[in-house]
Amino acid sequence: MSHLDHTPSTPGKFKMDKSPYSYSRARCPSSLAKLIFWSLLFIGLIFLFFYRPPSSSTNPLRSDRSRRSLQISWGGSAWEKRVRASASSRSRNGFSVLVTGAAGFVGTHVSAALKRRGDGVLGLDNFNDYYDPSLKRARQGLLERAGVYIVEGDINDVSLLKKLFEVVKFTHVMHLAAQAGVRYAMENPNSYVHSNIAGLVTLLEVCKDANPQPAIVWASSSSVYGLNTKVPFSEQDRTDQPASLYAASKKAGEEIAHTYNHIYGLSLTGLRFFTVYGPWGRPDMAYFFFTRDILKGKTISIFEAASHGTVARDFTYIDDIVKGCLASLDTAQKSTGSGGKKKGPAQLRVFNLGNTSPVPVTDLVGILERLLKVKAKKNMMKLPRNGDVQFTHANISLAQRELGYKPTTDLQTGLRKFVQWYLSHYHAGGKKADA
Ligand SMILES: O=C(O)[C@H]1O[C@H](OP(=O)(O)OP(=O)(O)OC[C@H]2O[C@@H](n3ccc(=O)[nH]c3=O)[C@H](O)[C@@H]2O)[C@H](O)[C@@H](O)[C@@H]1O
Repeated sequence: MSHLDHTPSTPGKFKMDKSPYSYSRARCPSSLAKLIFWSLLFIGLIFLFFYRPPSSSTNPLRSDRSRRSLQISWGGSAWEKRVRASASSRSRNGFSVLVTGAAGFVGTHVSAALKRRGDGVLGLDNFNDYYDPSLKRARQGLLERAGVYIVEGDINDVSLLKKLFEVVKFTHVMHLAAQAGVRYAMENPNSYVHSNIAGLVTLLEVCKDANPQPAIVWASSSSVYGLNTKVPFSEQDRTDQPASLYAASKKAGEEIAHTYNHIYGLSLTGLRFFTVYGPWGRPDMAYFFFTRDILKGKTISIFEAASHGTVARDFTYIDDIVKGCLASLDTAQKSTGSGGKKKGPAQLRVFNLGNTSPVPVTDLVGILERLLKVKAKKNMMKLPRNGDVQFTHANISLAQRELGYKPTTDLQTGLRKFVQWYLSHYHAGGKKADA
């Protein structure tokens, strides 16, 4: 029996050719036809083996562009010299901080602030294209002028991380690299697993082996409070009902932090950021794309809860968040392990960094309209079931007590600074660039 006799005959999927001609050709092939047939089959199998169809929904790094950016080489004495220079502090007891996600919104501001006060800062960023990478490049330019070098690479790259720890004895890691955004988690769930879970574990593995082990401060999120209804949200509240995979990945991060603290003596501080906004912000966030769309005359969708219920956020200005990050680094105790072994109990903390003053999204739009002097075209719509929660509100008393954290910027003031930046960045001299 020829192998062709086993061909499935599913109707519509594969049509059998029942002609006597093809039947006899299949049963009695000439040796040349046989050779051609087997060669084609062989080539086909090789092609199937090596070819992987591109898929943006399963590929965590999203595109060729982002993958290409990771192929940039590192290493060599000139590179090591640059890494060392960027990471060395001005004073003898200054910090040497590895900032992951340094080309991101919070990463750029924190890196610049650390450098300004004399600490050594080395950035790490994969420059992926979750949002316009040219904004990340512009932030990189800012940091370069301030003396901060950003190494281009991914937190999942173990050999790169090991190399960095070989070249520099980092005292601290400010871990801000993450897949951000609540709603995008339904589009590309794997990117959250790749960055927020696998990436965190890879980084902590390298940190626990480092000698000395650094103290780690990292970005968790207000979204871990999920569907909680008791306000304001306090660190003691339950965090076991996340509303998005993003929130679940940050909650997982908090549990992973507990494990590394418990087993290896790593000092870990998680910061639950509450909707951080400001100049050099993220274009995927509502205040940013509302500004862009209002200026373009495009309709914006404003979410409301059932029965026209208010949707509100505890919007927190970037400068307040930076102060909270620096205070966390300053109060972080040393890790206690060495050579991958715990030597004693180490510090494990979680803080809310919010503004304690929730503002309805409709009010945010009103402020933007006044600042931009343009009336928004609004479409009120029901809060979609895509991971958004109805409100957030931080209790910050723990951060106040332990970090001296005290936010001072209200939404009106913060948005004025954002709009000033936005107009100068995208519309300076009448030039209209796309955000
Ligand atoms: O605080 C946090 O933990 C999170 O804050 C933001 O998430 P979110 O608060 O949802 O911020 P936006 O996406 O800017 O949304 C702000 C508000 O605008 C609303 N919105 C959003 C989009 C839209 O088209 N219309 C609209 O009314 C949202 O429901 C939300 O109430 C960030 O995107 C997350 O990465 C971060 O971790």
